[in-house]
Amino acid sequence: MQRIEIYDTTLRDGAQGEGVNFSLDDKVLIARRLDEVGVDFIEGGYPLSNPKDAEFFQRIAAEPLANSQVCAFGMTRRRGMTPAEDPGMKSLMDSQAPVITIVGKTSAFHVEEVLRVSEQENIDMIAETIAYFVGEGRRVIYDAEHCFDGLKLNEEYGLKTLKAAADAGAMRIVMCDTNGGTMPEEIARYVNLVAGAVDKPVGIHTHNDCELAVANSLAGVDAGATHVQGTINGFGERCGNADLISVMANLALKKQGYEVLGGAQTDHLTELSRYVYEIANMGYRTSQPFVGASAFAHKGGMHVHAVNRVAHSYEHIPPESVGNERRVLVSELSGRSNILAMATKLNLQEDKELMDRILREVVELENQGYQFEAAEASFALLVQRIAGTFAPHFELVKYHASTESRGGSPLTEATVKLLVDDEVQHRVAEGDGPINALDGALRKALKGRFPALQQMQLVDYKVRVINSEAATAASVRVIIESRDADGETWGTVGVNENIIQASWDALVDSFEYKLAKESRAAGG
Ligand SMILES: CC(=O)SCCNC(=O)CCNC(=O)[C@H](O)C(C)(C)COP(=O)(O)OP(=O)(O)OC[C@H]1O[C@@H](n2cnc3c(N)ncnc32)[C@H](O)[C@@H]1OP(=O)(O)O
Ligand SMILES: CC(=O)C(=O)O
Repeated sequence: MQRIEIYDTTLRDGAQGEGVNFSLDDKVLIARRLDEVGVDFIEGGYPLSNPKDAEFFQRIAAEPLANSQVCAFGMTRRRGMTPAEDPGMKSLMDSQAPVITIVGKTSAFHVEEVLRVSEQENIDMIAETIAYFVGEGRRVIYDAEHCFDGLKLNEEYGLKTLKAAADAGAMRIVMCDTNGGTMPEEIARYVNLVAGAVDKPVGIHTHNDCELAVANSLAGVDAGATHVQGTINGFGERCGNADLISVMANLALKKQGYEVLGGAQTDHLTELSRYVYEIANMGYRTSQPFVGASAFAHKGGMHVHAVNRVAHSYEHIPPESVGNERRVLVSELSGRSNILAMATKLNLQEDKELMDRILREVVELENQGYQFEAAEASFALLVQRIAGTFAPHFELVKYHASTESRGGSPLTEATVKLLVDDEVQHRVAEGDGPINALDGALRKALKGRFPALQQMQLVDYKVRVINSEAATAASVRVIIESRDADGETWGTVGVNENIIQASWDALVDSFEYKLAKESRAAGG
């Protein structure tokens, strides 16, 4: 088994992605999670760049990681000064990080046009910077920026820069496809060349501008790289970096002869991916390979039919091997097998006539604008209504929602009148808008009888106009996502010409789903 080192740069290159912004606490939490997972190196940031990154290293130094080596990132010394005079070097030294990652120029074009120093001065900058940190007892990883572009332009010069870094004591020579424009066969050719030319282990760092970052990382490994740099979920500058989730899953599960994370299981990858999204306060990418919610979601009727018979007929790996789960979606593309899969989940008898009725109803409702893919909870309630097993927990007598403005901020108020166990509950609530006010009034009306409702919250609300060509008669589809205290999320849907009614229907389904869950938990 060839062991492949995993170097995570979510906290540095990942933070260079548009829309990604970590607080100091976020960075520490992610570092600790990556440490638990056992990634080999965690690049914590660029201490010269901002006080938050500098402070990150102080926090980690005070409470060191158990498994991973922490790396501080910086560039080679500035032109015309010694490393000891350069404030960037001082900040790296002050970080106390045991590993210093130094980025330097490989491309003669960048040396001349961007850095504007002589080719020899650039080589001196690389060699002196690395030698300085090695002399101070630090281990150095060298990130060769624009490595592939540089070698293509002037192979002799590019190789000289890499050898200078290796000779100065860098422990890894990492070949960066900084602009993300290199093809896999070029990656393979140059990694092979460099692995034979320098006497240090070679690494690969790729960007996703051609949607090839993961493929290029794997091509680099096959050509001799033993160290892969990337980010969780592929966050990063422009189109992002290689997604380490996919890199690790491919190396551990799909390719032969490689070992990552000390041979540990990969069944925590879905949890790790979602943890980082949560900390970054970003929505999950549903189509993300291996760990996305759609990665093992089956929609086409023929697919579901086959998966019901043999799971791997439409799956390249078992979803559990990466901690993900199989899902069956219900839509107009469904056959009886999709419905059967859901009915089995709900413990309903296999009944061909019932399945056909449900299928007909789904096709009819989708025709009206319903969509159940993101509203599995509404679908589950629909199945129970058709099967005659649905017992509502409350009945609507009436609701009312109004918004009033007298020139200032609008005020919204809602009242709901319900029958709960034959008792009338009539409640009023204010809110930021009509749906928020209706949600508040509904909770007030139900909380005495169903205290568990306090554990759930509405986390997303989406509205879509669905037949806009019909002008004023257009319907709207409302999808509400709710989350329980145990982390379970569920979607519900409502469709109506009136947005308040569509929202009310989705809201009621959400409450009914939670109450049905509570009844099941109580053995009801
Ligand atoms: C490929 C990568 O992702 S590399 C990492 C990129 N990440 C970042 O840039 C994020 C953090 N960066 C920062 O906070 C800032 O850019 C700093 C603090 C590093 C530098 O800020 P400033 O001193 O204001 O410089 P600025 O960002 O405008 O320009 C970069 C300077 O570094 C020089 N430089 C660039 N690369 C190198 C290098 N490898 N070695 C030495 N100097 C370099 C440039 O020539 C320029 O100096 P100049 O203005 O004297 O020509
Ligand atoms: C070092 C780095 O982030 C790059 O070259 O892309």
